Amino acid sequence: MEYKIGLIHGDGIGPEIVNEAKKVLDSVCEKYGHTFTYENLLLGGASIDATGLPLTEETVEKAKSCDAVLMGSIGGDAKTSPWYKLEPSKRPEAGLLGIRKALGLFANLRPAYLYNELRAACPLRDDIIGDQGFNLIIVRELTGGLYFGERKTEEVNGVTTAVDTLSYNENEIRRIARRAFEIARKRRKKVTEVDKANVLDSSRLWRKVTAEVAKEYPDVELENMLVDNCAMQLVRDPKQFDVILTENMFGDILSDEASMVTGSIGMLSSASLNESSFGLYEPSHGSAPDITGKNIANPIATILSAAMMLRYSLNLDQEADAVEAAVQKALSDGFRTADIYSEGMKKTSTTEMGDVIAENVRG
Ligand SMILES: NC(=O)c1ccc[n+]([C@@H]2O[C@H](COP(=O)([O-])OP(=O)(O)OC[C@H]3O[C@@H](n4cnc5c(N)ncnc54)[C@H](O)[C@@H]3O)[C@@H](O)[C@H]2O)c1
Ligand SMILES: CC(C)[C@H](C(=O)O)[C@@H](O)C(=O)O
Ligand SMILES: [Mg+2]
Repeated sequence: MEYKIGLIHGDGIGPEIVNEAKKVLDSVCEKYGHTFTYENLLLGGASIDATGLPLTEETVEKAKSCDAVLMGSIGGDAKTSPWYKLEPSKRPEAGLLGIRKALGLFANLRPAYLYNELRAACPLRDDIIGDQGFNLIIVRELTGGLYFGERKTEEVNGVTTAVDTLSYNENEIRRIARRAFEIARKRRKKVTEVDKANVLDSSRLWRKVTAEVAKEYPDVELENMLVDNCAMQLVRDPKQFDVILTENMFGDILSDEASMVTGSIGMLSSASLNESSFGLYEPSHGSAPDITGKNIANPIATILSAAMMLRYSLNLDQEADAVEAAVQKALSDGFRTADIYSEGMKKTSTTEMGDVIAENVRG
């Protein structure tokens, strides 16, 4: 089969990790006889350098013409990069939020799974991890809430005041809640809706709408949890979670936390989906300016994001399984980038890790 895949290399370590994911996708083509054609798309800092804007109409249109888009990461060091001298709406991050909104990518799935091989990299105690490890998925609403509400900075009675607005309507909550329940149905049938309903009106609406949606899924258990408690429970006992359903900002914060309990932020993949099968696939981490250009970044989150793309947008389940198995084999053979390295393992560069995983796919 033939597919057209958009590639956003992005900034910082973005090009390094996307190149490795492309290697793995090429090995999938070889093994399974598919043809992937790639369209390079500009976003973030790279787009600012080329066009003056973090996101152009051209990128949005090209992305829409693809079956799916795979992205590295965007952004730079806010203290040193000239991009951060621009007004906020012209900075790299505005491009990322813009493309999420323009493509209607409201459902962000961020799975956090502890590989048995990475127990030594997991900062939690053995008795917390237990025999089974843990396997959860965060379903984060991605096109609403604080990220997209009205914001302004103004002088109020001579005092500089900044306002960000947190707003959700019931339809936005209902569609993401349904996604979470559908996913839970195929897993361990439990949804934990996370909010701050003891303070926020928007959270009280999340609870109400989620309870209504739960009635459509009587086989799935619904639990509500306050976000501060959830942050604590993720390190106290991550095994209790199956699907965590939450709004945009809480999901951003909790997914970084969840990634670290799997050993490293370099392991956490993500899919941002719209109503149809189209998606933008990206690791949950950023552009890591501190390690850019050193060939030490972990490409696994991006490679696992490519596997999610094969599964969710291209409907290639067998190929997605093969990529996930290839990652698993690289880990069980002892290959480790610096962020997940422990004594006795083989210290592996970014490019070596891509080579090993691509070779494993070829079999
Ligand atoms: N989706 C995205 O494109 C995205 C996500 C988060 C942050 N950002 C942007 O990235 C820039 C840097 O942000 P930050 O430093 O807060 O977060 P970050 O995720 O880039 O880095 C945090 C820490 O994790 C490490 N790290 C991240 N990815 C890694 C990988 N694959 N392998 C090994 N180590 C890795 C980094 O070296 C750093 O020490 C900012 O401009 C931010 O806006 C972009
Ligand atoms: C770069 C930033 C705007 C982005 C977000 O907050 O959504 C990132 O942290 C993420 O998690 O994808
Ligand atoms: Mg984040």
